[in-house]
Amino acid sequence: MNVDGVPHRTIWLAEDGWSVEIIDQTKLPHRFETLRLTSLDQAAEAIRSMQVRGAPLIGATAAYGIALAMAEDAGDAALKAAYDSLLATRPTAVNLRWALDDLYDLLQPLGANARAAAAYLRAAEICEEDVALCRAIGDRGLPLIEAIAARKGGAPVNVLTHCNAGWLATVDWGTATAPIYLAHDKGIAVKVWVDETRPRNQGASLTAWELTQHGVPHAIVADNVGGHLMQQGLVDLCIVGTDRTTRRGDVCNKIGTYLKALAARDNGVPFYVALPGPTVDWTLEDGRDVPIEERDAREVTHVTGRNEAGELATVEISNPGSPAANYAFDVTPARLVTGLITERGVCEASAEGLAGLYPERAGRAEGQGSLS
Ligand SMILES: CSC[C@@H](O)[C@@H](O)C(=O)COP(=O)(O)O
Repeated sequence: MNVDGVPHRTIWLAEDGWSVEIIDQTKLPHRFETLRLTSLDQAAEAIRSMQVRGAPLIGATAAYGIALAMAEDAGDAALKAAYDSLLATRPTAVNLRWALDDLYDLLQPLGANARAAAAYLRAAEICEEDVALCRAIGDRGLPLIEAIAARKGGAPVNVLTHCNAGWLATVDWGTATAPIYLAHDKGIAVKVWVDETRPRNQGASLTAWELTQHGVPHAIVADNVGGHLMQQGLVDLCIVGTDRTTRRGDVCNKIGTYLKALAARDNGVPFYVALPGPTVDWTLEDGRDVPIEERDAREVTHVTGRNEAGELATVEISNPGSPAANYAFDVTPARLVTGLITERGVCEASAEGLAGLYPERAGRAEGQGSLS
């Protein structure tokens, strides 16, 4: 995707051939800043502090985190410690465990002197694969938008999305946004309703920023507006991402997704979830078993933005001293999901639907985790 017209990814190997560069997403939309990661600890901190975030990008960063660790010490103990330290950064997005298991299974049988090179190679491959997966999700999802556009005779297709499942959440393209970008590039009129996504406002800050960069018409709405828009016939389609989808199609995604799915069902609005294969947790059936991250209450009680002097400032917005709870994700049961848009096609959100697309995974539901 482009930033001020210049093609960018969210993570890349630096010119020195060993350190890793990322876009610091905590500074967006007000400042576009990149950061250089030179150690395992910095990679772990980038994930923990959400300088990088979004399930696929968390996985890609973790893969490079292992590579950075191996560049320093490629012994067995260091490999295990790197795995454990990265796995502990964020609990919900299963792509983190997927990437770590992938690297661990590859590196563990190798001699220590071969591990660093193999880790860098595999981390780069994971990034390339993510770009291809997301592009394929776009191709698979595009017909859904095209069909609505044909029915509407050229009037804009109104898509509602929640949080940021855009290119900033992946290496490029995004998941939920990939069909939208392809539709826009094809000349189909699209308008995106962007849920602000409290408390961290990934919609208002990140999705709105990247849609602006790509020239896609959109409007930010407060989180509570979606139901009203759907009642008024102003939403043709919802597309969201997911941090972990169980093998029966229960969808864990950013907090508030479930309420949008309920409103969509009540109003007959199709509710699609876009995801790459590594976001399916084949070890879990029931979405209620997904670990839900609880973050610092300060994210609820305070907001950071730009003041009139153009400086970033954090202000308290709630009653001083009142406790706050900050659940970062919720689960939408499969029955509320119209379909899953994957790189292999669109399927029903069900065990049968996912097994039909991923027969090689569904056959061995248990045992995804190498160390977990
Ligand atoms: C393509 S990313 C899908 C999800 O990771 C996304 O919707 C989301 O919930 C991101 O949460 P975040 O807490 O910002 O990492």
